[in-house]
Amino acid sequence: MADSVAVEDPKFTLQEVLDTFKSCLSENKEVFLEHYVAGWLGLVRFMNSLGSVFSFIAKDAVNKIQILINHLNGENGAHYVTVQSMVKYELDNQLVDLTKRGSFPESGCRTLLRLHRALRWLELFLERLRTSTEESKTSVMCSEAYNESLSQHHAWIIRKAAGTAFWALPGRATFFDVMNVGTPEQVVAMLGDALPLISEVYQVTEDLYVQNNILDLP
Ligand SMILES: CCCCCCCCCCCCC/C=C/[C@@H](O)[C@H](COP(=O)(O)O)NC(=O)CCCCCCCCCCCCCCC
Repeated sequence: MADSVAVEDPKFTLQEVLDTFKSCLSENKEVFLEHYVAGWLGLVRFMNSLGSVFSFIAKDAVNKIQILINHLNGENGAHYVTVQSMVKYELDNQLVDLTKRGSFPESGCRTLLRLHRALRWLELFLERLRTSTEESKTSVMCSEAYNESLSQHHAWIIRKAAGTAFWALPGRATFFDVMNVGTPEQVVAMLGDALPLISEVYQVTEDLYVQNNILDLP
């Protein structure tokens, strides 16, 4: 994988991004970090194509993606092949701040946890999009999904900024166009295929974090 993150790509289609999440899971249900990160990069590209109001969100996501890429490409990269091996390696070697921020502000575990929480938002948002009608408002779907998930982990000021950005989301028709997947019916079908895969990646990660008691990393 390349060392730094390129966020411009004119030939974007959301299908490819969602396919990347498909390749995340190994046969024995481990999550490949390289594909997980690639999936997120695609999502960020998509978000960038929606306009600069979202750039503060994209920037934070890119920072986190970059931290994970650095781990993958670093001298201990072999331990970062899957999320499972990463968690084991970092916990076994005391490389994670467990209760308060300290020596390891860029641990893979705490960094991935932020993206993992955002993946739940994505799951809820895409499910709303999939079952929406022409009259549905993307801003409402987006903020409902956010309030049910990620917002619980955000300070007031971030919630406020996110809420403001949501109002700038394009309407459903434009949103579907930017996805570059085809007709609205094709978008809905694609979402129907992709959602179970995203849910599974989310659930496998969630179970791992529960088992290791690391869902609240600072
Ligand atoms: C398309 C609409 C985009 C809406 C995105 C909804 C998520 C809103 C998140 C607001 C985050 C604000 C930025 C700051 C976050 C950080 O404070 C916070 C905590 O980090 P820290 O513990 O290191 O301090 N960071 C996070 O929670 C990680 C946020 C990562 C957000 C990634 C969002 C990517 C969204 C991709 C959109 C793709 C939509 C595709 C739909 C077909």
